[in-house]
Amino acid sequence: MKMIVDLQEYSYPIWIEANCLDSLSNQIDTSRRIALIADEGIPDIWIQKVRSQCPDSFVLRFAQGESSKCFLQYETLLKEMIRHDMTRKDAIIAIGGGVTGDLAGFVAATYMRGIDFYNIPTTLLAQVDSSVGGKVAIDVDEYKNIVGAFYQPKAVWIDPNVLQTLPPRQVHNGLVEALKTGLIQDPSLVDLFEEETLDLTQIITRSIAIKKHVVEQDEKENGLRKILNFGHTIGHAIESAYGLQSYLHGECVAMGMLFFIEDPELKKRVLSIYDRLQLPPLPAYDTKELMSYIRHDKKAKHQSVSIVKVPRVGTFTIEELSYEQIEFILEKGALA
Ligand SMILES: O=C(O)C(=O)C[C@@H](O)[C@H](O)[C@H](O)COP(=O)(O)O
Repeated sequence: MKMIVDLQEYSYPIWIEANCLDSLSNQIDTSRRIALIADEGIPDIWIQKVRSQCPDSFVLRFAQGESSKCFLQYETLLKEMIRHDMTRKDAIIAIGGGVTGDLAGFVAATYMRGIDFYNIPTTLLAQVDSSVGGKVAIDVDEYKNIVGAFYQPKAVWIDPNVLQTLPPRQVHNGLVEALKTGLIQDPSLVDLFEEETLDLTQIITRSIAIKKHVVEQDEKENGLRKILNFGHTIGHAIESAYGLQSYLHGECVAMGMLFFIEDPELKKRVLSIYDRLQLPPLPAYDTKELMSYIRHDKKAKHQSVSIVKVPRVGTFTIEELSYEQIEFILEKGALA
């Protein structure tokens, strides 16, 4: 299946189907010099599949994990781009999860003021969410995605086959972002989490269709796109305070969503989905510490932050809450 993200001159195709990586060279110009950027955890088989279609390519690997989304790694990759004489007409293909897409995308956005960027997400989290929409960034210290850009890829290939080599914890981590999408926009996507077997291809396709629609309405997050950040204000704060080494991004978003699901019956449903996905419980947290990160949320103003709430499944409200109100919510706890 092919979807087009319609952003006028920045429009691009997303292919979602098994073995779509095999026909890359029919879809883009692979005769250019191409930097394939991947972390050390990506099985060679996926890199080779792409490399065999790009005769003038080279591979840049970096250490797995969120800590690679930093200035040092960003600089190292830029220097490699210079060392390989990459020109403005050349391109980057990211092969990996959210960290790889964010990092390689930010390199592409800034090298020579921007070169073509293609994304091959290999984690479920990247396939259902982060590979589409053009958010690219690095972290500074514990501040997540604090330096970045909106820089749309030129094409995205989502091959569900690559998930075969993904550990179950990573699959569950990605499912949280799809559940988030269902909670804010699509009750039937939430229902899929209660089926006897989880149909990943359907979950990916529905999540991406919604993400595409939201990004088309509001590419730069001036309004509607804020809903995709449901769960992220407290989630990012937990990730910054406790998570970069112990929790995965989706696990923290799951914790963050609980504070703003308003319907108690829906919260119960979501908690039993969390059990099924074996998500970790919310750690004992220090409200003041979380608040210090929340003040740096990208939806924050000097005294308040835009918060996404879910009153009923598939619906949302966006409310401006003062820091005092958020502190009060944190004091009460997620299950209040
Ligand atoms: O694409 C978006 O917009 C999102 O907010 C998707 C989020 O799930 C994603 O984690 C994103 O990278 C977080 O964005 P940020 O702006 O809070 O850094």
